[in-house]
Amino acid sequence: MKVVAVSYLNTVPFIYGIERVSPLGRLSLSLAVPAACADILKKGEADIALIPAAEVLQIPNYKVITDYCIAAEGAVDTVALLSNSQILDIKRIYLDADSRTSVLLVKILAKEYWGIEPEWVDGIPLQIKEGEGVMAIGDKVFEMEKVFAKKWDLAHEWQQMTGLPFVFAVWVATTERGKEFEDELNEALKVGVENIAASIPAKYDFQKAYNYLINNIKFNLDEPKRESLKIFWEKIITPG
Ligand SMILES: C=C(O[C@@H]1C=C(C(=O)O)C=C[C@H]1O)C(=O)O
Repeated sequence: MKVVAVSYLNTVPFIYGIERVSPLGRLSLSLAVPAACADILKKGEADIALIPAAEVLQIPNYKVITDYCIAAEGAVDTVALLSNSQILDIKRIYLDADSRTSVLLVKILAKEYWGIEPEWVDGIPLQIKEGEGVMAIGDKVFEMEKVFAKKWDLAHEWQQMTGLPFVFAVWVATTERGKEFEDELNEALKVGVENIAASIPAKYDFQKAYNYLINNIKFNLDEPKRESLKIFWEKIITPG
């Protein structure tokens, strides 16, 4: 069975769990940026995927499985609007092509929370001018944020607006896998989430990665997160 998951630091506990406790010994795992994970699942090239929350409704016969997700309760740190201008002065926002969910999230926040109507441009350019901002996700934010005076953490802003956590990605299956399989996948993910320190690959600054995975990323898909997901889906189906 083919599984595809997001290739960022925030999924390393899941990867660790799946690699050690591959459910029923029959999962083969590959990694991709969030936008590509959704495309791979849509094309039927994977059976199960960790996909951006915004893409779930577009997957035929989708079923959200497992008790796990990529979410934040307050600041997430790696999903941000970066700029050198004040929020009300931002007239153009560039959008990270790796993202599906955060592209919609930043548009909701612009309209409903910040009250701005910028021009939206796909892709991140090399240089950002006054009056412009860039929405970026994933590990690259750790580097990009150093050169901007301002950072709006999109999960923090969502929490300010709704009082809820924000769910960035969930596990989705396209065909019924049965309870036994789902229980085993849950168990594998649980092993990862309970062994965060061991799951961090050597290429990362350990302390920074550990703090991020413990403090910023929340892995349990609990009731407030399911509620938040419903609200986000309603907003993207009927914008405004
Ligand atoms: C929190 C993050 O969430 C990611 C952001 C996504 C998106 O914007 O579409 C999708 C999946 C998540 O892995 C991150 O990568 O920093």
